[in-house]
Amino acid sequence: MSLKMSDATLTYPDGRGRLTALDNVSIDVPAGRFVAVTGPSGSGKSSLLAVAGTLITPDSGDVIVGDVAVTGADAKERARIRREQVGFVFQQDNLIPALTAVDQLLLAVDIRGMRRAKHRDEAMALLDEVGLADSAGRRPHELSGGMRQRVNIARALMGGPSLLLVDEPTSALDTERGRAVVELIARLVRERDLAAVIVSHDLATLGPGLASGVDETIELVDGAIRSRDTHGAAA
Ligand SMILES: Nc1ncnc2c1ncn2[C@@H]1O[C@H](COP(=O)(O)OP(=O)(O)OP(=O)(O)O)[C@@H](O)[C@H]1O
Repeated sequence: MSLKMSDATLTYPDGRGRLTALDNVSIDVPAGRFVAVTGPSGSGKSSLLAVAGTLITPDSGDVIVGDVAVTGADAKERARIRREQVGFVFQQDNLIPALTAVDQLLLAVDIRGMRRAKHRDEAMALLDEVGLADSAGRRPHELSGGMRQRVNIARALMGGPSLLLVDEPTSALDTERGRAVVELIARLVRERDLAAVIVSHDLATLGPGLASGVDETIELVDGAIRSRDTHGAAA
């Protein structure tokens, strides 16, 4: 599964005119590729993720997730793609204070209407994959910021999505812990053959590209792609 965005343009109403949040953006993220999007505040990073994740339909251009042209799909079909194919990790850690780590993951299953018991093994395996097997019974206040973000990542992978979209996962972490989170995502991209896009205004946590496992870094300015860096590897 992959993400392909071609010439996506998105505008928002702005007073009497329109503000261009995305300006002819094209990105190609095949399975197993980890793309980072950076840029200053207001450059369109969150808009790009929202369009990639089928939450917003662009004014023009195409978005293809797997083999489905999302831009031509109706709301029901888009919701299905989102449910089955897309895992989101948001900036805030959105964990529910009263729930243990494993229950945070199972809640995602409840919301998707799947049977809980069947998914306990999957949840435990995912917590193990992100290094939290021993913390499955802990509540958010008993976990560090980095651990909470790992729970978020594990939760996004419940149900086996093929596209992982991550919004500023390191904003509440110091550089070292932030980089560990980026490296973890890179490992999961390889192991699970995910197509992944991470948004970050913080180049330091992305590290020197290849070293942290990022295949390509795209810089957005005023909604348009200003530069692409494949860190010395083939594009
Ligand atoms: N719902 C909305 N309605 C109107 N304008 C919006 C809306 N969402 C975003 N914008 C505007 O679109 C532009 C791009 O916003 P976006 O949130 O995508 O940028 P960003 O790079 O993610 O910013 P940040 O790093 O601050 O989160 C900004 O000028 C923003 O003010």
